[in-house]
Amino acid sequence: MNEPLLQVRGLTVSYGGGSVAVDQVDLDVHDGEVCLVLGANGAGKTSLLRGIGGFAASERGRVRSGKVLIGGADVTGRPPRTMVGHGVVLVPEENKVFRTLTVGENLRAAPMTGDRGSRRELLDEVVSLFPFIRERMDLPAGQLSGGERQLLGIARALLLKPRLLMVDEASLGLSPIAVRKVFDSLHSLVAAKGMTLLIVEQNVRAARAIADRAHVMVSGTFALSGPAREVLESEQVRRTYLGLEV
Ligand SMILES: Nc1ncnc2c1ncn2[C@@H]1O[C@H](COP(=O)(O)OP(=O)(O)OP(=O)(O)O)[C@@H](O)[C@H]1O
Repeated sequence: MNEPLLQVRGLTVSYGGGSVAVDQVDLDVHDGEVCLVLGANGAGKTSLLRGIGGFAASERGRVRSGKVLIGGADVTGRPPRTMVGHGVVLVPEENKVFRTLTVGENLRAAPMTGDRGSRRELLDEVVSLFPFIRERMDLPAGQLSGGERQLLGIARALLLKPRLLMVDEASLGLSPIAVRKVFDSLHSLVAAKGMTLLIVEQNVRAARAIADRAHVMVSGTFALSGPAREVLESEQVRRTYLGLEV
């Protein structure tokens, strides 16, 4: 098998007082794969994405040890701007969009590269993926539904041309129908663009439709890893996340 697009080795992320949120995690994500990380509140999922994407410092945290490689290049601890240059883009759990700006302004505020023509072309391509955007260009993003805001956040991220798109809790606070819409869109992105996704998600039912590999995080480490179908059918996941008797 080819070298993974993302290789994480022994990654440890800690915050101010020394508390360790991510404890020596190893993770490989291959090109075109959808990798799911699930776990209870406080397990360290967001901190893992922050540690990979260069956002630990902005939360008064730090990558204490370990390595992050993208396409074989060591990018450990690099700031978000550099990570975007390497094709790593994070759609955060909250504040995905600017609520007081219009939908169009949100998209134009994305730090896109390239000349005017290529930026226009990319914007058209992204808008065509999410048809509701075209109809709502002049509406403040705060007036979109929760699901549409999630999709706008994902659309903004696509303008940065990610090789690896990391999405933190896409389903947070959404109704079941909105969750389905968001995950259908992610599914289409994977199919149409061969996108590589690393998603943190508590909604196991939604995520299992698109995940190839899954990791269950407990107290900063991966307690269970493997093909998504096996992990999501495991006793631990069925009992803890789906409330099913096994
Ligand atoms: N900015 C921060 N400063 C200090 N500690 C933090 C910070 N962010 C997270 N932590 C701590 O790190 C640990 C892991 O938190 P993290 O947000 O990564 O977990 P999570 O699995 O994403 O949780 P959730 O599902 O609730 O979002 C927790 O103990 C949390 O209190």
